[in-house]
Amino acid sequence: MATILLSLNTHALLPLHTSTRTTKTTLKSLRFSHNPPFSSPFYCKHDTRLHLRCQTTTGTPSIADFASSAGQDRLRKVPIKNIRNFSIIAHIDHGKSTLADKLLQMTGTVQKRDMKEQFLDNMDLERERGITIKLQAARMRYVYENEGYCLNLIDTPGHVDFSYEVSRSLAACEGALLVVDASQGVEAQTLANVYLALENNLEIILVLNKIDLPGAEPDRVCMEIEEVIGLDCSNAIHCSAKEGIGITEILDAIVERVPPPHDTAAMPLRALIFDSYYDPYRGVIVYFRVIDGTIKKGDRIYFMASGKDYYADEIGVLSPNQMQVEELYAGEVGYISASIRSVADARVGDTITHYSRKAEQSLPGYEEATPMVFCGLFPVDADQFSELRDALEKLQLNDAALKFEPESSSAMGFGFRCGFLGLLHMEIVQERLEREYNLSLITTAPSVVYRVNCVDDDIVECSNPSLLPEPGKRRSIEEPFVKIEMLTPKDYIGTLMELAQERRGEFKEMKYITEIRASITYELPLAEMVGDFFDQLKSRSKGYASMEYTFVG
Ligand SMILES: Nc1nc2c(ncn2[C@@H]2O[C@H](COP(=O)(O)OP(=O)(O)OP(=O)(O)O)[C@@H](O)[C@H]2O)c(=O)[nH]1
Repeated sequence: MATILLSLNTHALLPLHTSTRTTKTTLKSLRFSHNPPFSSPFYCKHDTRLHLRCQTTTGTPSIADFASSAGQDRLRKVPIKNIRNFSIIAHIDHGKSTLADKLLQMTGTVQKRDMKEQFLDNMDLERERGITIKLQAARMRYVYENEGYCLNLIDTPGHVDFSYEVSRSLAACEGALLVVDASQGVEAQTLANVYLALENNLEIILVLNKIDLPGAEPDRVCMEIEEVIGLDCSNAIHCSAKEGIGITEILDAIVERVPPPHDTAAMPLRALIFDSYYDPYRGVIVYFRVIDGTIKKGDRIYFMASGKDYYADEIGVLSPNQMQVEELYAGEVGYISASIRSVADARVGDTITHYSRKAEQSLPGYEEATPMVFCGLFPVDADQFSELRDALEKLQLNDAALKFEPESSSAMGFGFRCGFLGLLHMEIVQERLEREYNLSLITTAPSVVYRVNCVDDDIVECSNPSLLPEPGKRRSIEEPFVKIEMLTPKDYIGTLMELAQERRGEFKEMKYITEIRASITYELPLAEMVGDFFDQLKSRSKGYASMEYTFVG
């Protein structure tokens, strides 16, 4: 048995073309597991170079072995100039999760074997719908030109209902990978996410994914991106997340092009919360990025928006399992557990500071969640009313955006009127109630909040028609509007304009983004959107159109 000593530059050794079965990921699912950190008996560290002592019984060690050993070094501190915080933004199904999987595998952060285990365990709902609902984070170790780098991937949900979370997670980064499907091109959410990234001054690295598909047209898609977004595509990376093509180029580009965070460790602590969830045993677990200062285990911390204070029982990094550390510095990303009782105390966008040395100003961008869509939820079996209330209370611990109040109806008995961020949020809550809490529910048609201006100058916000003030007392009623942008092949322009017009839409703008694709903008009442608008858009365009909406008020 021979023992050899190797100096490893991971990036030089990783394969350019690895074919593996792609698991729909688990960056998102991994949060729920708390496996102990990996340990490797054959592994020692020196400076920022990695040295592997490999015991070879059957010949040379495999490339996967090298990658995974490098990944195990990820708890090591690196100087701030070697930290990169980045995010992946993409339209739904363009391959964000598959790419995240590959980055984790290639950097040895998660082994293929572990990925499959996690894959089997978790979050049915996300996998069935193929969407990312909650965002996650993962710390990776990457060795580039003999220096160790710490790459923090902050994953974002792709759907507009969660665009506030997307914007907060982007605020925690310096760069973003913009993943565009090379066979489909720019879609509505690509645009919306790019604008959010540009607002946050992020360095954008363009990744043209799925180049393995026969229908891939990277050159045409590049032209489209240059025309529509105005991004320079000369250094776009061609990639197939599924086949493992272009992954090392992406990792190199992150190191070369994403700027490191500023060194502000000496300032009073300010950390931005970009996600939080409720753990029944440990209370709320908060994911944050330290913007200024440092945070240590045992510190008394203060949440600037909610005004609550707690002791940090445990701090650590996400890699992507939780791994405890003693201290985190400006530029780093991690989690805190502080026996916090409700997610509402530590909401996404809030700023964490020290109780005894408070920062003067909180970080910008905090918003209270305002529900936009409402519906009534009633148990089929009236005896399940209290179970429904318990279930809603439990879900609310984990989801501060969910609002509910008791309601009764002569036809359906006792239930709750619930408020959601949008339609997808509503469907997710309904499904979770039915699956996780075994409830059979009757759901009323979704509605929106109307603002009633009364003759006595009172303003009443009303989501329930039965609470509308009497006609004599009302001066006017206002309803919420959304701006929708539809991207469609030109053959369907007519039918989609008809659809928007039927739904009281007001035409705003139409432009051709390429010769064959156009973008159409309308403003229409949210009440018209909450029905089957999206289904109609898909069926009338044979599935080719995509859309994005923003609230205009
Ligand atoms: N042929 C091919 N298929 C890919 C590639 N990357 C992803 N896919 C497939 O595209 C589909 C969508 O990929 P996902 O990674 O789930 O997409 P996503 O962007 O994460 O979707 P959301 O979670 O909804 O945001 C899956 O069926 C993948 O297997 C690729 O490079 N080539």
